[in-house]
Amino acid sequence: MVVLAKGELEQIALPAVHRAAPPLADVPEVDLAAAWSGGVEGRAAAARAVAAACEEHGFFKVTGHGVPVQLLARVEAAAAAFFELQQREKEAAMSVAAPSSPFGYASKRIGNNGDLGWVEYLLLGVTAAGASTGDHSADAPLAVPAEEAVPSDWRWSFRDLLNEYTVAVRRMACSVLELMAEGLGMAESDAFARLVLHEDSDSMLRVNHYPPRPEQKQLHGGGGGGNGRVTGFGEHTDPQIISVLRSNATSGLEIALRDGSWVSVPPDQSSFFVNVGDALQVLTNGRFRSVRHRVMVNSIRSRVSVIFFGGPPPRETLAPLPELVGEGGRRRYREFTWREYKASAYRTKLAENRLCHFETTS
Ligand SMILES: O=C(O)CCC(=O)C(=O)O
Ligand SMILES: [Fe+2]
Repeated sequence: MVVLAKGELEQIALPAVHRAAPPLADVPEVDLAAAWSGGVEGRAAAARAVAAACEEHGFFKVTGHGVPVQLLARVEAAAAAFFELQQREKEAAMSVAAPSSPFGYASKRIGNNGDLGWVEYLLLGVTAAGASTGDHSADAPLAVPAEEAVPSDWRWSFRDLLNEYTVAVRRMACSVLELMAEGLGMAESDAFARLVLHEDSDSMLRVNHYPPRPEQKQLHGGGGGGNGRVTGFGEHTDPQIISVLRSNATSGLEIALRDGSWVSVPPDQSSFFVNVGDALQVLTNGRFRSVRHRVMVNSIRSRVSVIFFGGPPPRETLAPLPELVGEGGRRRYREFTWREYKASAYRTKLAENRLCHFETTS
């Protein structure tokens, strides 16, 4: 177990795992620039590569994405500056009015069902309408602050920066979703993207900060010695349609392969990583795989990651798309609304298989 350093607001014991880090992943790569400017053949090849990666891993790396590197660097620096604030300043700056709201700043506790990690984070609701207008009064794209502990202009500029980032990443995510549809040979290439572009799309932005791995002497359990690895973010699948992740150059992200073994994803700060989420697994009738992943902390450097989660509108009915079930094919999931799925998922622990409640039996 890890006992948090003195001075932390909460003393929470975290499990330390004394197991070697898994081997490095061979992550499929897709160059979006080739899809955009490579002509019909370049686009078809990129679409095939995206679909193959989603079927095999539910995970791939995107290069040639067109999001300016300066924007990535500015977001990383602003996030690092935010997490350097005093604990109470972070809590006050990003606290939200409703205590039951999942949004705002939190530390070590992930969700409401007892999951703990060596992580602090900001979780922000972003709407297509709100983020694209840049209007502060718009449908609360980011969290509403409760107190003036941090100068408000600082907070607004951080928020504006995250809005700018969200707009750019959502656009890129939708290009990727179009390639997915094309790779599956669907009649309408916006079959997935339209859900994330919808003005009521339930999308989120999460900014995670994993402080350096705790001192060896603070690690207990697992027989002492060894290279204690601490869970930063426990294993899970992302519930939404698509997640687009960008991190600094610190490792930690691991994904599960089809055979259940884990591999470690080499960080690449100039690229994005795409995860297929549960909702996309349903829409594709299980052809695309919602990838299990986790973050293990074993570095003397902090990891900062920013993840855009593209979700459908709450009222949207999700079910395998008939085109992907085929005539006489079996629908692997029953119909449900995104609201229903989220309510069910938020009652479970991170690691649980949340989709099994929605599987058909016959
Ligand atoms: O922080 C990371 O690198 C991944 C975290 C994650 O999987 C999540 O926030 O859903
Ligand atoms: Fe995740």
